[in-house]
Formats: sequence, C-alpha cells, structure tokens
Amino acid sequence: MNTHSVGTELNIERVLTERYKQCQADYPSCFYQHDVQSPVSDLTTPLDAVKDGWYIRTNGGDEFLGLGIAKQWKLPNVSALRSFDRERLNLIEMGLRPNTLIAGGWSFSSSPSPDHLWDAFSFSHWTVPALFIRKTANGYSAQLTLFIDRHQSLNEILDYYAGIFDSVMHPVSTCSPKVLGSQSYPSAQEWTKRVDDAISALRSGHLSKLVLARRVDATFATSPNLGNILKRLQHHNPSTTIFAIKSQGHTFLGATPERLIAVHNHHLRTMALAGTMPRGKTAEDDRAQITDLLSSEKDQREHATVVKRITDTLSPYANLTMPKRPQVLTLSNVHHLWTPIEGQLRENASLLSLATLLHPTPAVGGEPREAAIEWLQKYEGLNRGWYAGGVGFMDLQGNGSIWVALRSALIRDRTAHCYAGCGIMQDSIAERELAESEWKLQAMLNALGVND
Ligand SMILES: C=C(O[C@H]1C=CC=C(C(=O)O)[C@@H]1O)C(=O)O
Repeated sequence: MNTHSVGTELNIERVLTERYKQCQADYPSCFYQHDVQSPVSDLTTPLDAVKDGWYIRTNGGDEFLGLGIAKQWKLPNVSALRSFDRERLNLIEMGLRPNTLIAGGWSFSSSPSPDHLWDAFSFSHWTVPALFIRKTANGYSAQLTLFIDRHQSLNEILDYYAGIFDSVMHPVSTCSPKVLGSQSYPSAQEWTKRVDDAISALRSGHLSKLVLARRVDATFATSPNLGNILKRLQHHNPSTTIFAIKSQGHTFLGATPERLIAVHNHHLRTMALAGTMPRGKTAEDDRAQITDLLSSEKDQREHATVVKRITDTLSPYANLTMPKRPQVLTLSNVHHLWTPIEGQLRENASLLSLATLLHPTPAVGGEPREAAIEWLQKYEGLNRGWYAGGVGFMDLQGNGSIWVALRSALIRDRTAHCYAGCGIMQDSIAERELAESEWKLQAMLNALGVND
C-alpha cells in the first residue's frame, strides 16, 4: 500500500483483502460487491478528479455516478455489442447483483472516418464502476465493486481503490476558465454548401431525409471544470437527461432531450423527436413559434418519417400506443415536435437489442437508413464519434434507459468539441438550417460559459 489507505473509517481495506484471498483461492475470476456510505453529497463534482467514470441525471431527477473501473468491456462493432448483451446474465453467476448498473454507449457510426479526436472512446464501451453512488428521492446508496482475477495483485487493487477514495475526498478547483475563442468545423459557409448538396441529393435521388451535423470547438485557457458544466447544464435544461462519460481523461457530456428507449419490467418507452423552431423572445412570440411548428408541413413530414421508422421497427415486439398527432416539447432554446411512444413487450426482447435495432433513427441519420448513412459517410466530412450515438445504463436483467447523445460535446484538455445536426428535407433552406444548428449548440455553449 502507498501513502493512503482505502476508506479507512469504512474498513474497506480489510473487507477487500479478505474477499481477494477467498476469490483467488476459489475462482479464476469473480466480482465482489460491498455496500458503503456515500463519501460525497454532490454527485457532479467527483468526475473531475478521476480518469474514468460516468454521471447520469435522468429527467426524473435521479442521479447516478460511477467512478473508476471495476470491469470494462470495449466492443469494436454492433455484433460485439449484441453478444455482450447476451452474456449479461453470466455476470450474475460471477458475483454481480442483478440490479448492478452498467453504463456506457456507442458511436454514431461503426465505420467512422479516421480522426484522433475520439481515440479514448472505442466504438462502444460499458463499465461497472469501482465505486457507484445513486441519489434518489429516498436518499443515497453506494457500492464498491471489485473484479478479481489471477493477474492482479492485491496491492495493485488496494492502491487503485485508495486512489478513487482519495480523489473523491479532494475535489479539484471549481474555477471556470477564460474562453479563448471558438471555431466552426466546417466553416458556416462550407456547412450551408453541404446542406445545399444534401438538398440536391434529396431532390434527385431516392433519399427522403438526411440529418447533417457540424462541430464548433471552444478553446479555454485551462481545462474546463466538469462539475461546473454539469451544474449549468442541469440548471438551464431541467427537462433533459444530463450525461457525462469520462474515458482516459476525456469526457463526452451533454443535455439530451431524446430518449432512444427505456425498458422496465417488459414495458418500453421511446419517442420520436424531430422538427424544430426557436424559442420566442416574449411569451406571445413563443406561442407563435409553437403555432408555426405545429402547422409547418415540412416539420410534420420530417417528424412523421421518424414516427414511422420507430413504429415499423418495434411493432413486431410490442403493442405500441402513442398520441395521434405530435405534441410540442419545449426546451431552453428550441421547441421540438415530439411523439411519446410506449408499449408492453410481447417478446422477451432486451433493452440493448431493441436499441441497436432502432439506432440510428431518422432523427439523427436519414431515410432510407443505409443509403443515408452511406451519403453522410461520403459527404458530411465529420467524425461524429459518440455524438448522436447511444448513451445510458442497464441492469443485468435488461432493464434500463438509453438516450440519443444530442446537445453534447467532447472535452479534451482545453477544448470542447460541440456537435449539432439538423434534419434536411427536399424543401429545407440552408441558411435556416444553419440558424437551427446554432440554437441547438446553445445548450452546450451556454453551459461552457462561451456566451457569458
Ligand atoms: C440531430 C439533432 O437533433 C435532432 C432531434 C430533434 C430535432 C431535430 C431536428 O429538428 O432536426 C433533430 O432530428 C441535434 O440536436 O443534433
């Protein structure tokens, strides 16, 4: 052991040591879980102090924090993701409690253009954290998870857990660094040209919808503080789900309004979200924007494409119910057309299997799906990484929630790479789509303090 010891007052070092010896003797590899008291009350602050971890605050207000890695699965493609899902139940036999949450996500595309930005993120990864903390209306609960195999020495394990406790107890500075500048990739002019190319492709071919994305990079004097950003995201976007996935010191985070799918006790919930107007400056103006959105033929078509694909995909598995007409979801910067969809699963389909069937919906890809993805790969000129992919968590019985990773940014060192995309239809107007991408980017840029 080095200078610090693992949660001394909680007797964790003794418990880990005993369990390590027992596991080493009995099994080639196994998990051990131990309930502890939460060492923190503010779950947004500890991520800054660790290299790997995750934080999710659902739009219902529950918060989940995972620090460090007990075990991580790095998956290179969709078929590996599906096999991982099938192996889930074996983890219970290896000692994990059935309600253990595994958090992770996956990239928008399985064959992205090469680009160093997303090096720390595999196509997909899923993590059981070393220390897990849950905060709900009922209070806090926390749990240590240890994965023991014959390759790791007890000292290595104890040092790792000591480091996690140490970093949680000593949060880093919460100052917001100065913004040095921001830059659009591609330039705004080049992006509108690409939107025009997409419009031409939609008018001349068999594609009916394409979602085109862009990136804006904001650079700071020092690394931005994750705790601050998460708090600001929550404050300005209370009805969204806030997420952060930190991998090897790089963090992908955002405030997404879009649920890809949730499954609880065979009941599924999903939504179509597509079609956008800006928030009005006055209450009257805001109502006018909602009226315009509901009566916009282009937005209704853009939205209907998403509803159709989701219902076509899920109908074989569930009896679906939804409102007859889209409703409006109002966020801090935009209004969206929104159709909540739910149903009872007929088949015993898991969260992840359904999520991989749905992804990418035409809210982030296009229609028809394969042709749209092919077009984007050729002409979008952007490695989206995990932007517009899936992020979320599941338990070992296949319950959980996955969100579409929108209104998001990748933070690497002193730069935040922020992403936004827009559904393009035959009758889209490029300048109007550029403005829409700006409204969507505001969720992240405001939280980063770029507009202060
Ligand atoms: C692709 C994004 O938004 C999707 C979700 C809601 C509305 C959308 C739209 O109106 O274009 C997009 O389909 C994004 O925020 O980057």
